[in-house]
Amino acid sequence: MAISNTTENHEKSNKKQPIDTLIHARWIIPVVPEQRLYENCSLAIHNGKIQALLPSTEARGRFLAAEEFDLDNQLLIPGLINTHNHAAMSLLRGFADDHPLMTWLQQHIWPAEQKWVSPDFVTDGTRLAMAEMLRSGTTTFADQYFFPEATAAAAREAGMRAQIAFPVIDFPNAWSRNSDEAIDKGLALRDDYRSHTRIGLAFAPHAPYTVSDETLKKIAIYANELQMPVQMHLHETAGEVEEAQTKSGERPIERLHKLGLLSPQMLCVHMTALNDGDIDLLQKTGAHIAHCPRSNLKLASGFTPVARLIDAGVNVAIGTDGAASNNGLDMLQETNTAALLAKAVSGNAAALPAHQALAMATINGARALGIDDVTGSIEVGKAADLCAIDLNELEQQPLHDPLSQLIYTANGHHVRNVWVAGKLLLKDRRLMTLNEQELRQRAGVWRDRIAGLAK
Ligand SMILES: CSC[C@H]1O[C@@H](n2cnc3c(O)ncnc32)[C@H](O)[C@@H]1O
Ligand SMILES: [Zn+2]
Repeated sequence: MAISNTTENHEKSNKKQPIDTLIHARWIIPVVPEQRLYENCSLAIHNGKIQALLPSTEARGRFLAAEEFDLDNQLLIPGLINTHNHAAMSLLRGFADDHPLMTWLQQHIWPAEQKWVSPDFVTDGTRLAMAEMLRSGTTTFADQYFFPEATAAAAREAGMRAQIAFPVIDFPNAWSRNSDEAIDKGLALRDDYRSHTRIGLAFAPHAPYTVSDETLKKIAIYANELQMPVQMHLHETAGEVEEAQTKSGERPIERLHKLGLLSPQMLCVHMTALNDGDIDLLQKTGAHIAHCPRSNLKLASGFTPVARLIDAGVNVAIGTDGAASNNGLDMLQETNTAALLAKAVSGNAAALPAHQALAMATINGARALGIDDVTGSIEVGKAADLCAIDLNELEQQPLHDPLSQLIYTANGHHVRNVWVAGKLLLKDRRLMTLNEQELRQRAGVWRDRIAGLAK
């Protein structure tokens, strides 16, 4: 990437408009408007926001930027939005593989979390996860984990955009003794971040099998009054749905509807076992879906009927889930899996074409988190949350179609530069706000602790 400081240019001309940053890209896919590919165009950025998108020849004549970037063989897209993560679980990557969901959770993950999860664990794990996310093009993540104050602080310091969904579970855990305490602590954290531009708070009732009706009703009332988003694991497996029906005669999604939780503020995570009535409810209420294809595949949880949901008009976004069930946080890989799986599940090779898959990873994610006025597309007035992908590698030749290459060929390793709110957080694959050496060292400390090699 060629970078030039334009102080010299400033002296040559005082007619140009001074701005913070100019990015000249070989290709730009803005996502909104749909199905556009701009060639040799530039973005003008000021105060963290996109000021103009225009041909590079015009941009060079019109703006005088403090910093200028030439992305010669790179495709610029909106930063990717990971709508469901447990970032700190990066420290449990590869800790318990090849189990189905409930065995994985009850026999491996929950005992390990009970023993190891602390504010330090969450800080170190979240930093490691953010390094991986930034290096694979993610600019925004929604997170659901214990000690959300540690996650929020780590995201704030690293410069990422984040929705911190604080966990609400009825039983005692490392962070809260009960759901009332979780709600109190979560709302206090929301107050702390009330005026923050990159960090927002949401409710995360964990799942239908860990949260009572009484708690869910409270969350529905608060969420509605405070206009706060909610996210919840839901219909993750057919077993979860069957068990609920046997116990209560209701499907979990019907129960949430009855309790007042289904609305455009609701993000339903997983949603594999769906009948026509469930899809109807999602469509009618405007609730969103966080589709986590790789976690669903690895835990053998089931298949989300993505093509049917999109046909019904339901907003489907993408999430990686935690690195302990994926085992990575690469949104390009996740989106590729989503595209291929949608075709296989529907038996239709035309299902989820590349442009729709990219929309799922960007603007649909922003809608699902309620922040589509801020991010999710490259539009004037939105935050400069951007991801530049190198399309010059041999494995990407010949280049017939940049969008095809992005969805069907590229992965996170091809991401070269990332900006959040106009700030460069990944520069030629180097992290600008996180220390790689330190992350490796802390990951090693936790590996030794968890393996019982050190205290
Ligand atoms: C209350 S913090 C989040 C809680 O969720 C657990 N978790 C991680 N992945 C999943 C999943 O796919 N389904 C259900 N629960 C999951 C995580 O380990 C924490 O305990
Ligand atoms: Zn999850």
